[in-house]
Amino acid sequence: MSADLIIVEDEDITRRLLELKAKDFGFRPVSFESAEEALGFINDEIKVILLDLRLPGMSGFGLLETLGKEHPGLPSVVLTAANKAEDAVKAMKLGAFDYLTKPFDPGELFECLRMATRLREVHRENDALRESIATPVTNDGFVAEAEVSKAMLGRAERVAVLDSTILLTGESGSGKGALARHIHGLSKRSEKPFVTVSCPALPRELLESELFGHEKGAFTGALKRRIGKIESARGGTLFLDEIGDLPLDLQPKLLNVLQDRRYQRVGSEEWLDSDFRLIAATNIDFEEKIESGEFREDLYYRLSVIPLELPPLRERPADIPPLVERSLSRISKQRGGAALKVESAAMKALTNFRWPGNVRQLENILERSSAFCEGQTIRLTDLPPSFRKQNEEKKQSNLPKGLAGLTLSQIEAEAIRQTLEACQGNKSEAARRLGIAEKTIYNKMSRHNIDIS
Ligand SMILES: Nc1ncnc2c1ncn2[C@@H]1O[C@H](COP(=O)(O)OP(=O)(O)OP(=O)(O)O)[C@@H](O)[C@H]1O
Repeated sequence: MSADLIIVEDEDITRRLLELKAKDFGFRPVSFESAEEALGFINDEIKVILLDLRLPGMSGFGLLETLGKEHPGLPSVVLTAANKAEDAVKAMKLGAFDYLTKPFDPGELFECLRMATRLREVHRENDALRESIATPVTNDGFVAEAEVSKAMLGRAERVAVLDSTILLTGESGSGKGALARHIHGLSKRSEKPFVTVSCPALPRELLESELFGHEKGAFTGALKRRIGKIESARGGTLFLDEIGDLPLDLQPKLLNVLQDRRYQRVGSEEWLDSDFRLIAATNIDFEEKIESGEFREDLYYRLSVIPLELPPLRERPADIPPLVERSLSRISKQRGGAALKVESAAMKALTNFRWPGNVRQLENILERSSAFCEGQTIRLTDLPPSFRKQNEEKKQSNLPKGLAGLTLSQIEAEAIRQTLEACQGNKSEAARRLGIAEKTIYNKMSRHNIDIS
């Protein structure tokens, strides 16, 4: 069984006595004569260090200093022969949990070590909580008014209580993150952390250590051990956003954790157990990535145990009024002002809009418009000009009669513009939907002077 207490004491008899007593009090001790040896032994199982101040080589003070820098969450208790006030003050300043003097009372000493151990657990819980605060869990209602949203939410709520992996798909800003938090909030893991990792946000090496953690010295710049998000998510939910961007060589590592529930920190041989529910999200088409060899098919099947698709906002206009209401009430709360409203013409325009950026875009527009509107009511004229223009264009293009009088070239240009918008500027996807070659869309864009940047 691995040790959980390190004793650093150069006096043979005291060291052996401490070891015996530690076992009596339920600890699993390992002891060393020097600070250097103890430092070399520290691993994740160690919960507390008991040290003498007078040691050969590095002193107890040196050890405390190094622990503070390299293992900040690991508590230490000083046990020394000299009862000197200035030593006690110095040790505490260097981060010692307590300072006791010899001869020691075993009951008092080991109670103190137990309290220090509890401190380490609190540190870890704090780290995990900090992670979950960085991505707050909002259980104040996931809006689903449209029939298609209600059906999707119904499925999500049914599977929330199971522990299965969920794959959320949908355009950017359509609410994958919000839904993941909602599912977490309804799961049996809701009291534990909800931890998000955005796969494209970090370069490969950093992403690996972000997920799995690393040992000190695992790579240049790894100055101390770092706990990964898998560990921070212990007991809770890990939300992997934009999973399609997970680098190919990290995919087997993730697959391993999902299969065996075990993983290794970067630079460590030790296997650690994991305990998290995975929710992954993507706005790309996996088929293409699998076909091109950029995404492993076996990992895809592991991820999509329960697939849930979020429809784009333009396909569920009934969601728009309640989403507007929810956003405005958040904004007025943040600003500490009176309630904000939207006049009916503006609400109609918002409901008719195509929303290429989905709910995120809706929230941004409301934030901006409410900052400039007069009084507490957002009017049509408060919405951005580009938004109003597109809204009119949409109205026109929706009317079959509106096409009369347009040249074929204008209709073609409009079709390309709208398709590009629907595909968020992705030209190969737009070409696919229009049924033309990718090269052709570039030619046509240049001919019609279409600039979507
Ligand atoms: N159904 C909903 N109810 C309430 N709020 C929502 C809903 N859908 C989205 N939102 C809000 O819209 C914003 C964007 O949503 P979110 O970040 O979840 O989108 P996403 O699909 O994860 O985007 P991306 O793919 O870019 O990561 C967030 O502020 C989120 O809270």
